[in-house]
Amino acid sequence: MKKPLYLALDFPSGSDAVRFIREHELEGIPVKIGMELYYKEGAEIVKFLKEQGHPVFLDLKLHDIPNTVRSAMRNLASLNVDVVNVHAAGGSEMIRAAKDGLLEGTGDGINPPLLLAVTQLTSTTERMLQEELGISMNLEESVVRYAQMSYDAGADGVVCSAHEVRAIRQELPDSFHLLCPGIRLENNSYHEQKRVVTPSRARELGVDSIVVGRGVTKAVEPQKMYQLFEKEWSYVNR
Ligand SMILES: O=C(O)c1cc(=O)[nH]c(=O)n1[C@@H]1O[C@H](COP(=O)(O)O)[C@@H](O)[C@H]1O
Repeated sequence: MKKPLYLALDFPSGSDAVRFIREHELEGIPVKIGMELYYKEGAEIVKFLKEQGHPVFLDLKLHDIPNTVRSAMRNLASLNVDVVNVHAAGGSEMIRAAKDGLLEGTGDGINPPLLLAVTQLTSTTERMLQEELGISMNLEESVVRYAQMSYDAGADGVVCSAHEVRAIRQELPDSFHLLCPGIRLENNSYHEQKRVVTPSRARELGVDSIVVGRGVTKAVEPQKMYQLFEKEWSYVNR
């Protein structure tokens, strides 16, 4: 089965996002709707892109008390999106509540969205983790611990950097979904991302799905760049 590459539609408005998709002939590809687009357009853009046949990862990174997350997830599940996420830092009770909300909000005969927990953001460094957040573990240990806790609480997978995939795989079954942002081609700008790999490296490491944003959306030739990312991501296991 083809592993998804989600294009991060980090655009200021729905019309910008839809124009970009049409202009570069990216109709039907897997997309990620994050906070920027969702907070502008709400559920309408999600429904629209689903109707157009796009698999949708709705990346709102919920992090609140369990009861609030459960109710929010109930509503998000009714949008029939394919993937949703929470911050693992919200703890096991919150993750269980998220799962319950998704099951409650999913219609009969439909699969609930995949529930992923964000471990440590790909923009986080070990120095930030230890000096700013006061976590004494190293980055990898902290990611593996969050992944283990998320698994035990019923998450279907985690969002992590590909740098931590090996360590997570040593502890958890292969069926646990590992989605990785922070993907760049050789020589691409990192922007503010710190823990970055190429698509082919991600694939070799056993990543299940990747997210690519500015490497495509800010490129001079977006369609060509999308194809390059896709080719490198799909190539290795053929
Ligand atoms: O949950 C995410 O998607 C996410 C988690 C994370 O740790 N790092 C991260 O970059 N992301 C998202 O992935 C996308 C990466 O975008 P680019 O850096 O432009 O490729 C952005 O939309 C981020 O919000």
